[in-house]
Amino acid sequence: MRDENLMRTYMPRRDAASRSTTSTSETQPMSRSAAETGAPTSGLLDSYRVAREPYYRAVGDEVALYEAAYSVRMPIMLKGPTGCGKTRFVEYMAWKLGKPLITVACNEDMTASDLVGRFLLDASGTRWQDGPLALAARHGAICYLDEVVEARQDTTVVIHPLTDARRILPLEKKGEIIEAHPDFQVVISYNPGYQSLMKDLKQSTKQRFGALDFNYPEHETEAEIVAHESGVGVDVAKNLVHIAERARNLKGHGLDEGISTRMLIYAGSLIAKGVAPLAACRVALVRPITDDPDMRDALDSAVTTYF
Ligand SMILES: Nc1ncnc2c1ncn2[C@@H]1O[C@H](COP(=O)(O)OP(=O)(O)OP(=O)(O)O)[C@@H](O)[C@H]1O
Repeated sequence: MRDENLMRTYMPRRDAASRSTTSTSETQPMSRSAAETGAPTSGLLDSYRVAREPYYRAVGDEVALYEAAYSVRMPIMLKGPTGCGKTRFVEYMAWKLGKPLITVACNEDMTASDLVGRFLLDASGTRWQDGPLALAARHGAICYLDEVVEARQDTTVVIHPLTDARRILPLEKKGEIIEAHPDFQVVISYNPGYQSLMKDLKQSTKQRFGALDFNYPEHETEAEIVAHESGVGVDVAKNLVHIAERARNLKGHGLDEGISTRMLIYAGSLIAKGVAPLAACRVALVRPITDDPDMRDALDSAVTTYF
């Protein structure tokens, strides 16, 4: 599963002989290119298809809501803390809907060209290379912008014309306007806990999206997920979830974030490999989230309560 995920994360094809250039950035007359209505998604995106059904344990009505949103091509924002299942959900939905999924891990160095595309110089001259957003819009994929708030606001605004009624992407450097393929949709993830006044999405961005709230699942469901993903028995998984619940109560009282479902799966995977539960929990749950000695002691004692 992990290798397949990596493959679906957008990797620009930039060989050694190619380098990006902005020399063609003079304004050019814009031509419009439209995807044929109802056209099947291009074979170009085959490597972005989710080959096998991802394991996803629904926790509410999120699957039906997403399907309804996709049917009207509403851009969707998945809101929730790190490691609670947002990425797994979008992978599952892409598989269920039979659409390719292009994932972009956003960061503050990302430019609009990284999303839209750029001219490259190689031995045979100058050629245009679509960025992940242009690729998805042109050929009809779901484009998942993970942690979009990490990108600068001047980068984020390139999604605006694609996420309102226009559904177009102007490629200014190329002089082309892509009219989005009928299957195209934008999905972004957003962790409300990380936001500050300095780093947040503009209202004009937020108001282009419908939002689905995610959180850590309730006890039994989370234990079921941890057991399934890590290979430990449900009783061990339940104990791991108890420890996480203790830690989550400390959020804002010395911990910035609680222990995520992902961390519980790491701990469970170590235990399933034969690591003693105490050591596994220290490595996978306690040490990564805090350096504060008192907090470590508090969490270690929560671990010893259950193992
Ligand atoms: N409802 C669920 N069904 C199945 N697996 C889940 C579910 N929720 C969480 N998981 C498991 O937890 C792991 C972490 O979830 P995921 O990577 O989707 O988190 P995320 O919310 O996208 O985190 P981040 O914001 O850091 O990208 C997944 O790899 C999966 O194993």
